[in-house]
Amino acid sequence: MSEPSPSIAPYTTALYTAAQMRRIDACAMARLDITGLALMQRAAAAAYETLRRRWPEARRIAVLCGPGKNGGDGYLVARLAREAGADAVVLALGQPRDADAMQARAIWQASGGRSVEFDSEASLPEADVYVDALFGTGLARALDGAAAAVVAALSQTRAPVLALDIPSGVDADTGAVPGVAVRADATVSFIGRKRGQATGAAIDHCGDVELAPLDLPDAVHAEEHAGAHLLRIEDLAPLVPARARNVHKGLYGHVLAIGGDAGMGGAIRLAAEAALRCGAGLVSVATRGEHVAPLLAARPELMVQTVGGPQELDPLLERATVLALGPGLGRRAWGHALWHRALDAGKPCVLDADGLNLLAEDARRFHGNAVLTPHPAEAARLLGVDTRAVQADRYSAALALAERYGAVVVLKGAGSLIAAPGRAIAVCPWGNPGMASGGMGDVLTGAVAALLAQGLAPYDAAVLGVGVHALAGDVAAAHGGAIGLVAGDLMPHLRAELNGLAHG
Ligand SMILES: NC(=O)C1=CN([C@@H]2O[C@H](COP(=O)(O)OP(=O)(O)OC[C@H]3O[C@@H](n4cnc5c(N)ncnc54)[C@H](O)[C@@H]3O)[C@@H](O)[C@H]2O)[C@@H](O)CC1
Ligand SMILES: [K+]
Repeated sequence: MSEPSPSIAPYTTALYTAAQMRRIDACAMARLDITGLALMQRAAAAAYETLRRRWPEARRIAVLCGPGKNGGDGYLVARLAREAGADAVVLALGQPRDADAMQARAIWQASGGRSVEFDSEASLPEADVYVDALFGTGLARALDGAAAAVVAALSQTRAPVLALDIPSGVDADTGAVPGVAVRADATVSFIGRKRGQATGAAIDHCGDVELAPLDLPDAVHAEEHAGAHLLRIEDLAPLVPARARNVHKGLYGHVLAIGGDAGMGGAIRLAAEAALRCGAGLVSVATRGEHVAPLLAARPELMVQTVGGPQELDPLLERATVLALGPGLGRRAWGHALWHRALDAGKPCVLDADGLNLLAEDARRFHGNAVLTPHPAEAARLLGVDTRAVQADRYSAALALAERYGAVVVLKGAGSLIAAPGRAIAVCPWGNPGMASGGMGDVLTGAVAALLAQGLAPYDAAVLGVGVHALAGDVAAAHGGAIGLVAGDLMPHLRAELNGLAHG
C-alpha cells in the first residue's frame, strides 16, 4: 500500500557537515575555475541582498569579523554596505589569518573602510543591524576570551543580527552550542545548508535560515551524499495512504494501544484518539478497568477492554495489526508483563515512554520491527549515556540508536530527527515550543501507529507521523498561541493536515 520513500532530497534541503562543505567549495573552485575570493564576493553579495531586503531602512551597519573566511565574507559585506552609502564599520576580532580573508580586508581598506579592533572592555558601537562574521564552519572549539566577550556584548544590544553562514559559536555539524553563541534574527547559509542549523540548541540561535546557492550548478553537490536532509511538504504528500472509494475499515489496519496503568488513563486515550484521527480502520485499547468507561464516553469509536494480565491480552494481540506500546504503560508489574507479552507477539509496534524505559532495561525480546520515539532523556537511557551527550550530537545519537536496535528511531525535540540503519536522517523543520507539553508524545505514538497500520513502511510512517504531528501543532498554535497549547488541541488538525497533504 505504501508509496516509495522520499526520493533523495534536492541539494536545497540537503544538510551538510563542515567537511562536506569544504569539499563542495573546493569542487566548485576547481571545476568552475572560480577563486576563493570570487566565491567570497558572491557570498557577501547574497548576504547584503538579504540584509537590505529584511532591513531596508538600516543606515548604521556594524560587521563583526573573525580571522577566517567567515570574517572575509564580513569585510566584503561591509564594503557593499559602504558603497551603497550606509555608515558601515568593521569590528575585527584579531587579524585575518586566511589568505582570501586578507584580500577581502585589503579590498575593504582600499575602499576607505574603517576597522576597529574589538576591545573586551568597550561596548559595541550603536548600529541598526549587526552582521555576525566571526566564525562559520571553521569553529574548532567553544568560544572563550575575546570571542566570548564580543558575543556577550552583542547579546546586550537591541538591534537585529544577521549571521553569515551559521551563528558564531554554533557547531556546524551538530547544532550544539558548547559555550556562548550569537543569537541571530536570520542566517544566510552559503552554498548549502548545514546540519548544525536544523536541530537542538541551534534552533534558538539561527533565526530564519535562508539558503544562498551562490549561482553554482547542481553538479557541484552531486558527489556529496549529504546523509541528512530537511523534510519538505513534497516529501510527505506521496506517503499519505491513498483511499479508493470501494473500501471498508478492514483495509486500514487495527491499532492496539496497550497502557493506562492506574493514574495514567489520559496518555492511552490521547494515543488511541490520535490513531483514529490519522486514519486507522479500527483502534482497540487494552487498559485498566477504571479507564474503560471514561474512554468509551469520550470516544465511542474506540474498542476498550479491561486487561488484568498478559493472558487477557492474547486475543487482542491476535486481532491487532500494529501495537502502540508505552503511553501510560508504567513500569510496575502490570505494565512490565504486558510489554513482554506484546513484544513476543512480534507485530510491528511503536515504542514510546515506558515502552522505551523497559527496553533500556531488557532488549532480549526486541525484534526490531518497530519505530522508537524517544525524547533526549529516553534516548540517553537507551544508549547508556547522559542527556547532555545526546544533545551534543543529536544526529550521531539517533543513528547510533537506530543501529543498536535495528529499528527506526524518532529523536524528539526541536528539529526532530528520523533515523534508520543505512538511511539518510530526515529532520523535521516544523513544530513549536507549545508542543513541549504533556501528552504530545502520546499523540505522536498514535499517529505513527495508525500510519503503520495503513501499510506504510516504518521509516515512512515515522516521517509522515512526525511531519503531520508538527504541522498540526503549528496550526493549533496559530489559533491562540503556543503558550497553553495542549495535546488534545492537535486532534482535529491531524485529520485536516493528513487530508490536506492527500489532496495537495
Ligand atoms: N571557498 C570557501 O571555502 C568559502 C567559504 N566561505 C566562508 O568560509 C567559512 C569557513 O571559513 P574558515 O574555514 O576559514 O573558518 P572560520 O572563518 O569559521 O574560522 C576559522 C578561524 O577561526 C579560528 N577559530 C576557530 N574556532 C575558534 C574559537 N573557538 N576561538 C577562536 N578562534 C577560533 C581558526 O583558528 C581559524 O583561524 C564559511 O563558514 C563561510 O562563511 C564563503 O566565503 C564561501 C566560500
Ligand atoms: K557567523
